Amino acid sequence: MPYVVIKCGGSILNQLPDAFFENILQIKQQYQLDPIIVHGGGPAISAALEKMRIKTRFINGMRVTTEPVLNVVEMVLSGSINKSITRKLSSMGAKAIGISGTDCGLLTAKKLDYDKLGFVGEIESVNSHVLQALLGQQFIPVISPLALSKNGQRLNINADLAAAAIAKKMNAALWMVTDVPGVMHEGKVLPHLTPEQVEMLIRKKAVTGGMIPKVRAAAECIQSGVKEVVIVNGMEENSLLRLAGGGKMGTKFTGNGVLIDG
Ligand SMILES: Nc1ncnc2c1ncn2[C@@H]1O[C@H](COP(=O)(O)OP(=O)(O)O)[C@@H](O)[C@H]1O
Ligand SMILES: CC(=O)N[C@@H](CCC(=O)OP(=O)(O)O)C(=O)O
Repeated sequence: MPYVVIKCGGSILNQLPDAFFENILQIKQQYQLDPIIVHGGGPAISAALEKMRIKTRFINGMRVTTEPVLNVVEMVLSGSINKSITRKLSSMGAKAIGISGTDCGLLTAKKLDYDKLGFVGEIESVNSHVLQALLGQQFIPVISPLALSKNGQRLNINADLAAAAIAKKMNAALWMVTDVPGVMHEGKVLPHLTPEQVEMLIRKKAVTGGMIPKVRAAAECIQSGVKEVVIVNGMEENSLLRLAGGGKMGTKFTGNGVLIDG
């Protein structure tokens, strides 16, 4: 069964209707696509930090992560958010299993730039055996984006980058579900983007904030041979079913200089 990594952004998680989660089950049953869920939770982390009066800030879409921030990141991502998605899918009859990237050596990472970002990591390895073992038993893995370094340090990973690394390793399609209908430019959704155009849009500041790691992760995936990377709005009706059926929606990433018709 081919795999699809579905990255659910924190921007939209709270608003996703039941139909979105039902779609996850349907793509498995009707389209024989094996889903791997990777979730974010940026806004929920920021809200929890605010409640605890811990200051937080972002550099190019990455949260500067001190030790106290890291504790809250893990609590929110691997705790409430991971469990609520897993519960929702389980209540619909799926064999959903929530795991952290730090479990079973699933994700290992090294510090990206400690002086600037603190405990933020970039993925070094994905343990595909763990995922294959779960998928082989018809489980739907629901993954929170934390990783361990070689010496056992927890690291905060941007969920887009975690999803991209998993898609690359599993040779899976990558669907990035967010709160906008795709990458916007001058008021319109760009139906296609190449890695070159991605860097140009970032330079022009047409792509900012959390969209920066998203488009960079998407471009890198395509350059590494991932066949399908799409950014879509999770609120569009049956977005996942339409993607599974080959429908055109959101922003699709393509290789440099490749002519595409869909
Ligand atoms: N060119 C762009 N097109 C669309 N969204 C953009 C663009 N530049 C910045 N953004 C912002 O990126 C946000 C999505 O990123 P983010 O909030 O990190 O989402 P998620 O939590 O789903 O990963 C959008 O809501 C929008 O505010
Ligand atoms: C390093 C870094 O920025 N980590 C993110 C992890 C969550 C995430 O990426 O959530 P979204 O998908 O909702 O943006 C953070 O701390 O917010």
